[in-house]
Amino acid sequence: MIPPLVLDIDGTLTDAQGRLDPRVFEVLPSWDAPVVLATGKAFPYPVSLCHYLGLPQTVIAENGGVVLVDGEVTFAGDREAAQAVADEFVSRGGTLGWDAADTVNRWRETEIAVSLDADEALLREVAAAFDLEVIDTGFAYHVKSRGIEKGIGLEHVCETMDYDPADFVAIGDSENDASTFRVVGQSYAVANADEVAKDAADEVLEQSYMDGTFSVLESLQNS
Ligand SMILES: O=C(O)COP(=O)(O)O
Ligand SMILES: [Mg+2]
Repeated sequence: MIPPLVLDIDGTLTDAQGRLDPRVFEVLPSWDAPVVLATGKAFPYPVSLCHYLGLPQTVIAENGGVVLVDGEVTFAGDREAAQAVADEFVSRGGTLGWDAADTVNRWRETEIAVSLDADEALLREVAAAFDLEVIDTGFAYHVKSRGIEKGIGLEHVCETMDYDPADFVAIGDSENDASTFRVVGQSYAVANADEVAKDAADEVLEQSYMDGTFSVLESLQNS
């Protein structure tokens, strides 16, 4: 039996330059079980990817802040508090980074992303004062409400779809995937994963990025 999948996007379905690896189009459209994309990116990214893969739109975005399953969207997290952190951070001399920080956060509904160039210590200090947390995905700092996680998002997806999270195979690369790894039956960290993800995974792959992911998907298909 082919297992359902919960897949991180950045660092897991991409190459080292952050580009989507074309092998996703080879293997995911014909996957014979549910595929859930679980990302820290804003909501439109995984929705678009599902659309162009020809997959049902079952997504967890913003690190669990936004979940779409069976046509229903749910939101969790205090976007206004995250905005207040961003505003305070800027007023204390921080920069959100990116040429187009407004574009990066334009579609964010529950949290704010800040460039890794930003002053991390200051960002963490300001976030803590608002009782929010900062997670580092290796792609951005995310300022978010506590207790919102991809893994909780997956439990919500599973309730709606009448699946057990333990039936899922997860693949990911960073801190924001550890909660997913904890609720699934089998989890893999790609070789480029951070230490938090590697510690949480059942198995650390020898190969990085989509090379690692593809090796798991191929062996699941052939088993
Ligand atoms: O948005 C990010 O920072 C990382 O996104 P990811 O969860 O798909 O790796
Ligand atoms: Mg990732």
